[in-house]
Amino acid sequence: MNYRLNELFDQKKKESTLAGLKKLFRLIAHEKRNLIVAFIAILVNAALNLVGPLLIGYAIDHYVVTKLYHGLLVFSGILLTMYLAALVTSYLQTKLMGSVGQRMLFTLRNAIFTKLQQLPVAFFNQNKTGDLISRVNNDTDKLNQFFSQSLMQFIGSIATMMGSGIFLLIINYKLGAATLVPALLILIFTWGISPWVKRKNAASLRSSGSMSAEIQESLNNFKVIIAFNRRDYFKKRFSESNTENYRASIGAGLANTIFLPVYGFFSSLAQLVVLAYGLYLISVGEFSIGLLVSYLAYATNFYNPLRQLASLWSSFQVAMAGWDRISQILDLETDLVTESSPKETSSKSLVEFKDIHFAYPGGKEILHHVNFKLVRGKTYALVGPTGGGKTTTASLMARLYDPTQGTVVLDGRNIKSYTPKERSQKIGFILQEPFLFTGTVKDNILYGNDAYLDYSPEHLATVIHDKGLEELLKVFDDGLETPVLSAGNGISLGQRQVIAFIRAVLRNPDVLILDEATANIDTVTEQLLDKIIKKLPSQTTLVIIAHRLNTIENADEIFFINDGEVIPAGSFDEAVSKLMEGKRVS
Ligand SMILES: Nc1ncnc2c1ncn2[C@@H]1O[C@H](COP(=O)(O)OP(=O)(O)OP(=O)(O)O)[C@@H](O)[C@H]1O
Repeated sequence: MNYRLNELFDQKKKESTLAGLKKLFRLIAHEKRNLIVAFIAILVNAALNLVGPLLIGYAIDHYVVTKLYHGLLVFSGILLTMYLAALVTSYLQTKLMGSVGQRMLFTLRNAIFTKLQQLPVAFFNQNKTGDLISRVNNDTDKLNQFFSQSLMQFIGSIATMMGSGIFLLIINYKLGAATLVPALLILIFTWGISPWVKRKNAASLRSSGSMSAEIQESLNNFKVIIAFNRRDYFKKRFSESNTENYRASIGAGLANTIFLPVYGFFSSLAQLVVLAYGLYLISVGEFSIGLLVSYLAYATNFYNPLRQLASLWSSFQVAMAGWDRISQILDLETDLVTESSPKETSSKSLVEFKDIHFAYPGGKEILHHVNFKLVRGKTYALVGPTGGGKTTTASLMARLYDPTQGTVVLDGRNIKSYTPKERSQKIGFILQEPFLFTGTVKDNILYGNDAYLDYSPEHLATVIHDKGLEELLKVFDDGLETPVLSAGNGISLGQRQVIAFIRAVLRNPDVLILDEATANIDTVTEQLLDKIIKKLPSQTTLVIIAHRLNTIENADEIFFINDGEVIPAGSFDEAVSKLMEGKRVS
């Protein structure tokens, strides 16, 4: 299955903004109450601001022109009360929306992270980590910025505009219609260029995702870069992606600011229309000065929010472009679904490969017609040339991928019928480069071993002692409390493998897969590992992937894996004698 987000984005029919918004609101449906209260607050605020000019116009015509200053004072009092009420409603909506935005950010990041954890290994093979980080961090923040800072302003501006428009038409429909014509032109202009603006913003987010991927790659490989003196190469690559990001950002910046001068021009045009046409109407006796003052205020009230809408509209476009990138992840479905009906199969083996074929997405077939069985309690070794398919075979045993054809049977059931939790309890996989995270050795050992999380230090020490793991901890200066720096960078590869080993052994898996697990460990520690392996429950099946002969001497059965075929070669002695006989087995 193709999981390349950037390709999927190009192929997929673009979703309409409305459909995107509906999906977003479904995700934050629990905020409905807060959104409604904020919405009402902003409408009240707009209404209060709208009545102001009408009252001022009325006061001019009835109290200023007639010099009834007492009434003017009363009117000033009313206006002040209204403006105070407007302040309260504005504060209320800002406070509410600020927290809605933060909670939305939290919900979105959680949703993406949960989705990322459900997606198969193939997804991570096909996408760059830096780009994914950028989606989780930057794109969600763009949405948050819009929601917490702009959404209600957006609604408020629209409400003020519509209210002012209505007042303009009611006070004098001819003058009103003339004033609103420039707004119609603005609307047509905005409608026309919005898709372009959104495209520019999407390109900018995408290029900042690529740049973040570039940074992540060179930070991950900084040792290799320094050792091979490839600084210039990476500098050039970074400079290219930085330039692209710069160009895309300039494009997005231009797209986002193009509204402002255009809106400014049309709003000035509208003021001019009001003044010229209004003065003409006064001269022919169809209009009063007070009304013209109100009118000018309403025209300002109409066009000012419109100008504000220009910048809000671009931040809306940025947010929607970010949301598109987020929903691309949320829409993905893993193809490694758990099948609902666990059909029992006739297999008595612990693991069985039944006519397995496998190809990586978009690649050629790596395994063809593979059939073999692993029984409980035996030790198997997978050997063969580099790139022959050993790790791939082991990955299929742990269901990191599904075969393109055939069935992997685990303990009498199709492996697809196990939930990820059940599967990881049955299978312990020590990868060539074990994954560690910042914390202590203990944190890393307990990762994936939830059963031991509540154990007291003494209780945990007993478990470690019983399993014979105590000696192994001596490779760390401070034992369980030894700090592990980011991604295990502060400790040696051998130590990392020891942690992964302890982590896997503590789980008591039915199948323990060791992929080159002892390649970086000294002979003494390796002998220790051997001793611990021998102490594993007798029913544990071991699958060892190794290049070195001494690590496979004790295997009950050896499989040669080469050119997509898995050939059983019997025990170590049998395999060696076959070799001696000159049989070609690899
Ligand atoms: N994630 C992947 N995507 C595409 N092709 C892959 C991927 N991983 C491995 N391959 C290809 O599959 C083939 C088998 O690789 P695999 O890692 O299983 O070999 P191996 O026998 O374990 O090799 P080694 O001894 O070097 O670890 C190789 O040709 C490799 O290029």
